[in-house]
Amino acid sequence: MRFDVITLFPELVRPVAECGVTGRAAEQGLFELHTWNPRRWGTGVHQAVDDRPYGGGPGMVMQYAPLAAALAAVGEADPRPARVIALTPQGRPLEQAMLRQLVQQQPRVALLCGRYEGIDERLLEAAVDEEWSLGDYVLSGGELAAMAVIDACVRLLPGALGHADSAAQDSFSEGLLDCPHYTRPEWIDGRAVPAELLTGHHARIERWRRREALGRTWERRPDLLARWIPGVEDAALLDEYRGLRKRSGGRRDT
Ligand SMILES: Nc1nonc1C(=O)NCc1ccc(Cl)cc1
Repeated sequence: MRFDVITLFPELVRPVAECGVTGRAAEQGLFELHTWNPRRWGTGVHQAVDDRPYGGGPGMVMQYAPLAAALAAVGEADPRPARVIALTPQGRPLEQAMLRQLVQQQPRVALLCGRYEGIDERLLEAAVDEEWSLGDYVLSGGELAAMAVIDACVRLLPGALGHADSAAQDSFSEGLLDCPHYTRPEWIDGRAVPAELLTGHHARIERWRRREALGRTWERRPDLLARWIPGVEDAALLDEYRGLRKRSGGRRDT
């Protein structure tokens, strides 16, 4: 998979191909990251890429021409067509299913990272296929969102995750929240590890984990359950979870 990121801060984005799981995946050749700075096509002695907004108001707007030129260069850099996605709060809220579809269908993705107050709308109309949002909050630019998209896509590439990590994907790939996790010591600050996890009985452990994933989803994100397709035993597990929560009086901090 090839990612081309159009950004005024390539140095902010490059680390996603240098660290951790995604760094190793890049080293293994599972994906390539290329960055393109629109300032290369900026105008005048300061290589300007922004200008004042028509209609007045605070801040600056990213101009059409430098971004169009950068996207043209992206297109010429590889014969395969690139899916162009801009990261903005006005975009479609990002979900795992969108990432799965992108990885399965698009060998090349160009991520457009805005800065300032916005991008000239005509560029978005002319050259951007989709706008995606990470959430309803405002970042200083699209770069951190682009890195999140790259990270989440790379984790879906075959071979990117060792066997151990891919388990972390399971519950979310079903649209459920993850179960609780524990590690040594067995006791700390008077707090124990749930007994089921110490039995070494894999079927019981998997049952416990699924019950906790279901229960937490029901408790914290009932909206996710609305789209969830229950498994055969899931209803019983959820009832069991509810029963236990009643007896234990629920969480201290909710
Ligand atoms: N939330 C989000 N989800 O994706 N991106 C964001 C975000 O805040 N971007 C900041 C930003 C800033 C300026 C411009 Cl021109 C475009 C995007």
